[in-house]
Amino acid sequence: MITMDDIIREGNPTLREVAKEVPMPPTDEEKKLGEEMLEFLKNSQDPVKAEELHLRGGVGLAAPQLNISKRLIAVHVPSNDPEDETPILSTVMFNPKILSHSVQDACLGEGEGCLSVDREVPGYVVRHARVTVSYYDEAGVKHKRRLKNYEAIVVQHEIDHLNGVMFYDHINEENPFALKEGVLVIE
Ligand SMILES: O=C(O)C[C@@H](Cc1ccccc1)[C@H](O)SCc1ccccc1
Ligand code: NI
Repeated sequence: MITMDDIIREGNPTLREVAKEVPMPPTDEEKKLGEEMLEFLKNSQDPVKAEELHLRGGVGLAAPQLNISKRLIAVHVPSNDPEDETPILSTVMFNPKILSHSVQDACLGEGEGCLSVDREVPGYVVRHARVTVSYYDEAGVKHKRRLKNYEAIVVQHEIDHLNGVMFYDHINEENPFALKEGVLVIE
């Protein structure tokens, strides 16, 4: 089972590498890794398990954060409605790729954090407001999916990890809260 001890922190060179494509179909070991990454996210969002296992809440995780330089991410984005058990997006993505994106940009009003960054880095992380991504599932079947709002931000954050990009690389150094006109602020 994955815990915080398995997650590498900024300064580890793996976080700055471009991760390698996973040959399709994934091996049993790669499939198991994906399942464990998704389980980590679900555990991290369960108050009892998160406390018991000392987990930071996470909605996404990329294999390089486990010191595994492979193009594999897991995302588990719960519904905004606390009554609704069905997550907005819960899946493992092998070789995810942004096929196209909106002209409009977006950012989270609260900024971003990262399980591999043990510090606050204030500022707007400007990303694409909407993206169309392709990815392979654990059976090696190719999918194409349009994403918007928070889930689009999460997937872009995770794909950045596959390319050695950290969220604060996107923050304007001169004015961390500078925003161009038309950028959608997601609260
Ligand atoms: O480090 C990671 O990749 C996991 C991040 C992903 C993420 C951060 C900010 C914005 C979008 C995605 C963690 O989920 S950060 C902790 C967190 C937990 C719940 C909600 C938002 C952020
Ligand atoms: Ni991160």
